[in-house]
Amino acid sequence: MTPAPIAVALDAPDLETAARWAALVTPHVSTVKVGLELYLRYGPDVIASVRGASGVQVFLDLKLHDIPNTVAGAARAVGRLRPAILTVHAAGGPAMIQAAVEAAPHTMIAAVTVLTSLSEDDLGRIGLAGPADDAVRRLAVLSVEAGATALVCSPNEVRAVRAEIGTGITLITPGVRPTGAATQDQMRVATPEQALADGADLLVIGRPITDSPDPGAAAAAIAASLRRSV
Ligand SMILES: O=c1ccn([C@@H]2O[C@H](COP(=O)(O)O)[C@@H](O)[C@H]2O)c(=O)[nH]1
Repeated sequence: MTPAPIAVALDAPDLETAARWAALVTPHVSTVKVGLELYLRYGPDVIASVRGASGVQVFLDLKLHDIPNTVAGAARAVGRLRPAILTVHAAGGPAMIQAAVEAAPHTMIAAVTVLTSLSEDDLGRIGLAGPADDAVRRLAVLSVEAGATALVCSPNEVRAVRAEIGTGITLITPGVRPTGAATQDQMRVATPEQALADGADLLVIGRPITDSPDPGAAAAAIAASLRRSV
């Protein structure tokens, strides 16, 4: 069976736990995601550990955000590890995004538009007042023009972003919660089925899978529900 278009966020406190989660979910999902918690503790070794024997695609979610020269150096350094996807913050601007794209030619650079943990009230407080859609679409266009081939946004903005940028750009959505699951610190959320129906290419799902007593079964259940929904 084809693995579901899900990136499981391996936000684990230690490498053993992350590797165990990765081994349990990889029969069911296309991708595992390494974020700041694991990478800052273990560095480059973490990639091989979670890739394991399965050779699953690894998404390195470091959300780089600095001046272009510094981001180019960081993207070059981690590009050598050949992650399939690397994130940068779209708010770093077009020169910074372009620098990352050029420095890591074998990795898909995904620009994070507006964090899914931000509500519209939060956006007003950081000077981005207005519907989240507006800021997300603005940052999406800027990122694609700078060379990003993937974008991160909430499932609620997928339709608007797709309408703005057309096909050919990978849309990645965190803020995904199965019906009835706690939203926790995520503010702009939708179900996996809704995110896929609206046109997301890759769904990032962490705690609804990894907090389960059986992460493998939780991933399999979401994958099966996605298959039923298409
Ligand atoms: O806007 C963003 C960008 C990245 N993330 C990351 O996705 C996962 C979500 O985990 P859950 O446990 O499913 O909430 C996490 O690693 C974030 O760093 C995001 O949530 N929003």
